Amino acid sequence: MAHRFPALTSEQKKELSEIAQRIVANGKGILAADESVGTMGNRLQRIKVENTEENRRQFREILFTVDNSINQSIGGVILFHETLYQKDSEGKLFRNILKEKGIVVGIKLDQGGAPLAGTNKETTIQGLDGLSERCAQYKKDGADFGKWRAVLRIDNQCPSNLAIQENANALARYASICQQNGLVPIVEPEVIPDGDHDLEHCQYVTEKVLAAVYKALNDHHVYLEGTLLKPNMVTAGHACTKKYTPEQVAMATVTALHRTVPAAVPGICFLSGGMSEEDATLNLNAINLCPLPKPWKLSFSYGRALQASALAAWSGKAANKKATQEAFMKRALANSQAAKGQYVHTGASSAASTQSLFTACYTY
Ligand SMILES: O=P(O)(O)OC[C@@]1(O)O[C@H](CO)[C@@H](O)[C@@H]1O
Repeated sequence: MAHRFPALTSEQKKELSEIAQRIVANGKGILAADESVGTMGNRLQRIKVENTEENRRQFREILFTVDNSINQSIGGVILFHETLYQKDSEGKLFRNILKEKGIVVGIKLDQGGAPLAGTNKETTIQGLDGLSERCAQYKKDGADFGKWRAVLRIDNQCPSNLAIQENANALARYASICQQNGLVPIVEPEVIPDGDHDLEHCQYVTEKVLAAVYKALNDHHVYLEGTLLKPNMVTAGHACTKKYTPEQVAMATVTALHRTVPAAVPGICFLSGGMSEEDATLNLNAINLCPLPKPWKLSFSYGRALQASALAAWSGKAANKKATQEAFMKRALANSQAAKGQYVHTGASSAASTQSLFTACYTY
């Protein structure tokens, strides 16, 4: 029997599923350029550039004004509030520059962690109060999808059942509110890579987390065809001494997804989680070659793994614009090939592309 109180009209569903499919069509993925002011400050500090609004704007202008052919690899860009309202040096809104390239504009909606008392320093994510009004305004201002990142950690007694349930419920509530306002929710339950656990343990935890998330999404009547999932790949902890091949990572990752993510979800766009640019690409390629059923598009929504060599090439100097755009384009293209299982690594890797981008307890 059909549900008596439908959450969405058929027109709303059509719009949501079309947006979601556009973002991940033909090997496209997402540029996660939604670093908050603080997170961007950490990135800029590494290249010895001051964290001012103008410097953040300048770097993002260089990324967004890259050649139009970027639209073959990037289907969506996630922005932070500040960036949604910023303009290029000629006075054109970034969001219009992206839209003219055929790229879907997204917005970060979560507002940071809050402690869950009585747990081993676990958190839930804030931002549900007033979320519907914020979504309605962002939709008017050109956004078509949202992002909410929940953070789960593997440690002694972690993640607790409380943290899993609480974050799953917040993600589902956020997803429902997004859809009511015409935004496709990107659902991001990140199991962060801190710790010395092995691949098998990460797979076990990732399956528990994803199973809870899809139960909550169902409880909240979220229309799965109009969502995208942004999970961690299943990897060993950063401090694990045993090393695994991309094929082992791929098998563990696709197994976990196959057991927990319904086929109605159109796309799964992985976060890069501190992997080097090259590892993030090689793992995504192996995931797409993994010989298990894969009913969803398997693509990327990388922050660090799409921007590290571009940031290093820029180093805060306008004269480095061309080199910055080339570095960004190179990673975007490589990841788009990997999203089709067609990436072949050729030539020498730059130092920036093989450097680990891990930040301990990346919870902000
Ligand atoms: O792990 P990555 O690929 O660098 O970034 C993933 C991400 O969700 O985490 C960041 C912090 O919230 C966001 O800027 C970004 O969207």
